[in-house]
Amino acid sequence: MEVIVVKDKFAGGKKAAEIFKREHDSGAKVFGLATGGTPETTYAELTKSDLDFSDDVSINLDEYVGLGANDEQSYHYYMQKHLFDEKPFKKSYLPDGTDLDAAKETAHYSEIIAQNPIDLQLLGIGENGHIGFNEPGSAFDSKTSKIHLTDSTIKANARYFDKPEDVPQYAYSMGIGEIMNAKHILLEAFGKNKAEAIKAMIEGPMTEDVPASVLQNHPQVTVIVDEEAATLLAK
Ligand SMILES: O=P(O)(O)OC[C@H]1O[C@](O)(CO)[C@@H](O)[C@@H]1O
Repeated sequence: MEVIVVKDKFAGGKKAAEIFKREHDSGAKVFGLATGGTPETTYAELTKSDLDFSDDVSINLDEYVGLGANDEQSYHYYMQKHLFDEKPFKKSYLPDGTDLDAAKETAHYSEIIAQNPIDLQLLGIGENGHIGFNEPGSAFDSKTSKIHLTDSTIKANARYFDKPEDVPQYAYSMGIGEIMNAKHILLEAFGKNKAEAIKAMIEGPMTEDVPASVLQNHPQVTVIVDEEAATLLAK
């Protein structure tokens, strides 16, 4: 695991965009994408760059169950606004939050992931160590599933909604086993509220209680953290 400490999220976004460019130049064709506050500076850099994804495929990690693409809180809407409007891909996949048949939608999404092996997977990390929406206790070999969000995640994501009660309770998320199949994983974390999760991910035991700790077992992981998220790491 390579850990790169940067000054702040803006320097982190620049570093991550450099890694996207390097992978793209080396022939990467399938990009796994994330949402949330963390990747916003990365998408801002990619948007300004000369990278052209029009021959590539993107596969997002997750979507809230019940939200459609026109809903401003949906991850479809987020991706359109932060990246795809400026940098369209040949094909972009996200789970369909409006399909309430969970067995059908999750099997379909797993099939898409199996058919499009991910070259570079961008990840954030939850304050409780989740990756994608795979909450503590998720199996390390899990496939796409419908996840019941924890109170901690609902609280953390409530900032995007008018009231905490509006945050959906469920999401469809790519599974940990599917994330681990990506060739190269790039995880970003910015801010002091991520410091404990980052310490547990890098220095703690590998345990399903901290989903991100599974990355200790992946052959190519790059972690970009700002100084605040790195504060608890051993020097
Ligand atoms: O970047 P944020 O907003 O802190 O969220 C952390 C993680 O939790 C999620 O919101 C849930 O998947 C991710 O999109 C993100 O990587």
